[in-house]
Amino acid sequence: MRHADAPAPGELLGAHYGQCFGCGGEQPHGLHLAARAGEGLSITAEFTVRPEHQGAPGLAHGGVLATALDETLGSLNWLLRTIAVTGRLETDFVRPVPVGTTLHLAAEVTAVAGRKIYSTATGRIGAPDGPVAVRADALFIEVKVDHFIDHGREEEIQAAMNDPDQIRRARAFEVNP
Ligand SMILES: CCCCC/C=C\C/C=C\C/C=C\C/C=C\CCCC(=O)SCCNC(=O)CCNC(=O)[C@H](O)C(C)(C)COP(=O)(O)OP(=O)(O)OC[C@H]1O[C@@H](n2cnc3c(N)ncnc32)[C@H](O)[C@@H]1OP(=O)(O)O
Repeated sequence: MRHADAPAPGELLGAHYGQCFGCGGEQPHGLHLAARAGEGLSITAEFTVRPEHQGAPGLAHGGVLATALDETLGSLNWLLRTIAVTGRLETDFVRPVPVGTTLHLAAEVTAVAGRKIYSTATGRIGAPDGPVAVRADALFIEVKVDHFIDHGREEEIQAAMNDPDQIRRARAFEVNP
């Protein structure tokens, strides 16, 4: 179920962490993926492939495209107001994606069973109805905030805890660090 306090359809979600490689604004080589809440349990997102994302000359690296899918699927957490991490990500690469392309991503939750959240995503070239370039099916697993505190490197955890913006973002997931 979409959480009663989830962002409204059309609302831009912003980054869950400024240093995130997928969505963070403070990460110079990151994807700077911008996600927006959709209807129900759906999300749309855009990501423009830059030269630093290449795998072959002029083409996006497959791992970067998988990151874009992972990040979009992870953004569904905002609608569930649940903290969940990727357990499994199965990716189909259907078409090569040239540098300069804006990838239009769409993701939705397909099922929830206990801590397991199943979801699916597509990435289309150039427009929301453009040709499909990538697809993914994922399983996210709900975790407590302790997952990050127990496993993250001390200096980044402390910096996050001392950052009022990060505390505000964490509260969007009903976390009280
Ligand atoms: C102070 C700092 C605060 C910062 C945080 C604040 C706010 C941010 C919050 C949220 C973020 C919001 C948006 C995020 C957006 C995008 C981010 C991208 C997402 C990622 O990029 S995130 C990084 C990559 N990710 C990992 O780093 C995970 C490493 N991993 C583990 O940490 C463990 O592996 C874990 C926790 C996954 C599970 O461990 P566990 O011990 O808790 O649970 P367990 O193993 O019992 O699994 C429970 C049930 O899931 C099934 N299951 C598990 N794994 C499976 C698999 N692979 N395939 C099939 N089924 C699987 C089991 O079979 C069982 O199923 P059943 O219940 O039916 O038996």
